[in-house]
Amino acid sequence: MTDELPTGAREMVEYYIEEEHGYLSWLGVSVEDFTKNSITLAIPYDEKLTNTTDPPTIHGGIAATLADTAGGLALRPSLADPLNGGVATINLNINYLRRASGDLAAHAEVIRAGNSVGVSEIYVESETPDGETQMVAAGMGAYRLFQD
Ligand SMILES: CC(C)(COP(=O)(O)OP(=O)(O)OC[C@H]1O[C@@H](n2cnc3c(N)ncnc32)[C@H](O)[C@@H]1OP(=O)(O)O)[C@@H](O)C(=O)NCCC(=O)NCCSC(=O)Cc1ccccc1
Repeated sequence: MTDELPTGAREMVEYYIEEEHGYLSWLGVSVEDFTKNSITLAIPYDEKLTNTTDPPTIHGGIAATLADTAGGLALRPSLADPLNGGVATINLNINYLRRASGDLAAHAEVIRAGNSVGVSEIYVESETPDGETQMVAAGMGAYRLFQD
């Protein structure tokens, strides 16, 4: 697998998130990095996403959403036809390691992309309440790959 993405792939994913996907655009998801077998997505801190803790910490579902989306999008370039194929989550496992109180960044790497199933490993980083940037969640996702 080369690390080269088809021309315009990043712009297409950005268009999908910002213009076509109401939930992901509402969360403010952005593409930070995209290669043939990995992607990094981010969500900026927003009070509307927090639990009522002191200090406020981001609801775990937000990190799970970002991890799920990153794990799935990381697999898209592995499809025989990345434009017309599709990806759907079969199973997602998330371990929350620390509380998150800042921007979230999820980095997903393809572990294996087969013909009909792919697996991605995902790490989510954020600022923690003590002011350090650390890994706040680690996940693994299995995805159904639709080749056309
Ligand atoms: C498909 C499978 C995972 C496995 O079953 P198998 O027996 O191996 O599959 P089979 O070959 O029989 O396929 C037939 C079924 O597959 C459906 N389909 C076809 N093409 C597509 C397509 N392109 N995308 C989606 N589905 C497609 C088709 O309508 C048909 O359904 P039907 O039979 O008519 O109702 C099944 O258990 C399932 O659909 N689970 C729910 C999965 C789910 O909802 N996950 C959460 C949402 S993902 C998310 O949010 C994360 C994310 C977001 C954004 C970006 C990245 C990540």
